[in-house]
Amino acid sequence: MACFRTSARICRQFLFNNSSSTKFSAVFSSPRWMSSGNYEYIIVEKKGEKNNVGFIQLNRPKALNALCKGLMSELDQAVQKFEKDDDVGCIVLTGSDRAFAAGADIKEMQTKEFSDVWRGNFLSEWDALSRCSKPVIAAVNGFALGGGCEVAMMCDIIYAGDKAQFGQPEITLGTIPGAGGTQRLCKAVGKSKAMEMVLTANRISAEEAEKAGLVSKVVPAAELVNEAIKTAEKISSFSKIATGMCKEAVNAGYEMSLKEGLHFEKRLFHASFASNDRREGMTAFSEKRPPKFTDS
Ligand SMILES: C=CC(=O)SCCNC(=O)CCNC(=O)[C@H](O)C(C)(C)COP(=O)(O)OP(=O)(O)OC[C@H]1O[C@@H](n2cnc3c(N)ncnc32)[C@H](O)[C@@H]1OP(=O)(O)O
Repeated sequence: MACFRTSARICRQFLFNNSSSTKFSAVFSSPRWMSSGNYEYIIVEKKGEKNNVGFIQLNRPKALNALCKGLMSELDQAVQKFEKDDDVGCIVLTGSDRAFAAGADIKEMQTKEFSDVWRGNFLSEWDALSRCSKPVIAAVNGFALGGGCEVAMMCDIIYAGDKAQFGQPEITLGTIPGAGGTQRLCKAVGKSKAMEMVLTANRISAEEAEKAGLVSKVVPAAELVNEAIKTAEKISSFSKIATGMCKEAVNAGYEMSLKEGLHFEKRLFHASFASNDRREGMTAFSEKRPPKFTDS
């Protein structure tokens, strides 16, 4: 075991000293991955050089990661676990090369009655990601359809592989999006494009999604996860108080009027002056050294 650790350290050292290898660094950087636990439908690990990125991979390949009840419940548990983990500063959520997720599980929904979904408030339990206070990056390869597209939109940042496809095909099933697919899509791509997508079930490519504003970056599919992890490592290196405030300010501003949003942002900015990390960040700048944030 000692020998393995030493080799891992030397290997890491080599990768970090070699500038052309940066794209490999994020995945090979830590041998201290968390075990995947007792999950059936997802893989849960910690990644990054400092083990500070929460990594969740949807893992129901035969059903193209269709979002069944069990999968969504496990996703909720994993997000809550990372929420409570003081080392984790950012979460990456991904699927497989073929599918991020092909939507809510149609076979599971097929026999449900109106009374079941109404009285059980079906899909209300899906909002774990939206409630997470830590930034979440969706790394989308392949299909992100229906609930899959909605789950990606619940994340704070979407990175897409160049073959990704986004769509809301619920109309073909005689229903409509039920987890934010109309409103979030409308806010992301504008009313006309959203209307076209939900009424025709037409999918948009990663490139179109980037142009329309749904995703922040398109990268070659094979590099997607590493790219997302690198960004997550960067976010995790900052003060968790400040990243939490940023997330809250952007999300609140998105819902509020400009005047309310500006006021809310200013008050959070003022509040950041109560943190040790704000003092440390500014002191470090003045002393020309890297800051040492303590998340306090
Ligand atoms: C919130 C509401 C919703 O999300 S409603 C669901 C919205 N999503 C959809 O309507 C997409 C449904 N899936 C498809 O249209 C296609 O599967 C595809 C275009 C994503 C891929 O087509 P392809 O021909 O490449 O694969 P298969 O259709 O053969 O699929 C493989 C395997 O996965 C099962 N599957 C796919 N999507 C779902 C789903 N949403 N729910 C349950 N199962 C799904 C599909 O049935 C196949 O399994 P098999 O055992 O072979 O039947």
